[in-house]
Amino acid sequence: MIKVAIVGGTGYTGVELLRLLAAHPEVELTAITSRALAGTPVAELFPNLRGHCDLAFCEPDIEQLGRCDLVFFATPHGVAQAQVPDLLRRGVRVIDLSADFRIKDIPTWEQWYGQRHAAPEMAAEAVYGLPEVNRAAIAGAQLIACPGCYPTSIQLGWIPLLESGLVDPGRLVASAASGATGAGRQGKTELLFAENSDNFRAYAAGGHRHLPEIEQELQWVQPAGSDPARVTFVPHLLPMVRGMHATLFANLRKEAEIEELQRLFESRYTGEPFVDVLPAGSHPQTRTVRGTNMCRLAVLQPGGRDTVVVLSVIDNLAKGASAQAVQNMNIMFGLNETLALESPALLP
Ligand SMILES: NC(=O)C1=CN([C@@H]2O[C@H](COP(=O)(O)OP(=O)(O)OC[C@H]3O[C@@H](n4cnc5c(N)ncnc54)[C@H](OP(=O)(O)O)[C@@H]3O)[C@@H](O)[C@H]2O)C=CC1
Ligand SMILES: CC(=O)N[C@@H](CCC(=O)OP(=O)(O)O)C(=O)O
Repeated sequence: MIKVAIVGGTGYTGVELLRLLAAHPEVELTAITSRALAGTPVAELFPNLRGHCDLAFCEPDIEQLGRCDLVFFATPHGVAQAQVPDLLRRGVRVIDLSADFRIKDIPTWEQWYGQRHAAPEMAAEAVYGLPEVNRAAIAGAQLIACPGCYPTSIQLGWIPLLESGLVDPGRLVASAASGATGAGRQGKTELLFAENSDNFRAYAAGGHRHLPEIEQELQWVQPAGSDPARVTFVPHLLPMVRGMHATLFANLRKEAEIEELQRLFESRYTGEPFVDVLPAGSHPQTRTVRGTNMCRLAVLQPGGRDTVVVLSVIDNLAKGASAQAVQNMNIMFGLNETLALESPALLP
């Protein structure tokens, strides 16, 4: 059994991790931390876990964490970077759901996250946990930087087009929308039911911190010598709990038929357990991936043969965070990659 701890067990990604790990046949949960609720039974805060988790929240304690095989950080940006070096020295492997180790260029990270980085040397060591690109490196990694939710949905939609060099990388446009759990389990006026329900709006259109992550990772998959991927990204807040929908626009370098583009996507993702390429022209729905690690994609050509639109849906808390973290864990520990992630979405 893999001895696992979660730092930050009271947030939305924390409780989603708990739901998945409590049902994982190879995992023994040993510690779930919360400074505010230390001593409170986990099932008291999250009654869906009654009968599945009999631990109480505890204070983060480096000695206790250091006795685990794996620690997940489901904490705000800036927390993991202060503790990860010590854990790695103790031989503990770490999967960080925050953005602390995603950006390789530290000045860029500090500019977008507005704080000094406490462990810049670790960012170079961390493996970006997108299995569809980095599976082999993930298997041997000590430290995983789990991708953000928008970056996951956007990268999976554009990777086949950028790898093959078919699109103009300098003029990519992403319009994406997230359920309100994407903002975490915290009291913010704009997340109140009365503000967010029956409403739809963009936010951070002047610059969202996921932009440098998206561009960095897209540039990795481009053929050598390409102009770097440049993205216009506008996020939106959806009046729903979970789910993310990205509409991705690109211009083709030369005209192509939709059948050719469809074949490209199908062949790129053949064998990928968590990417489902729908028939060309489909309209993927967020509810078909709710609570699952699946990304469903569709390729369309509404603007003529020199353009392409990709629609990409994920669950922001699942493939966008906690389920993708479990997928990474399965790969790191040599388990079946789909273990504890097989259930289909709940419909209706
Ligand atoms: N929500 C989403 O859809 C996604 C979130 N993420 C990222 O995952 C991380 C967690 O997100 P989310 O679950 O939404 O966050 P929340 O804000 O809902 O929860 C944060 C958790 O971290 C704990 N925590 C806060 N500060 C510290 C600290 N200094 N030391 C130890 N524990 C701390 C809190 O417990 P306590 O204060 O009691 O210790 C709480 O359990 C964030 O970095 C977020 O950006 C990534 C992808 C998607
Ligand atoms: C709806 C909403 O507010 N979403 C969050 C994204 C959450 C997320 O993915 O967090 P990371 O920064 O760890 O990737 C936002 O836009 O800030």
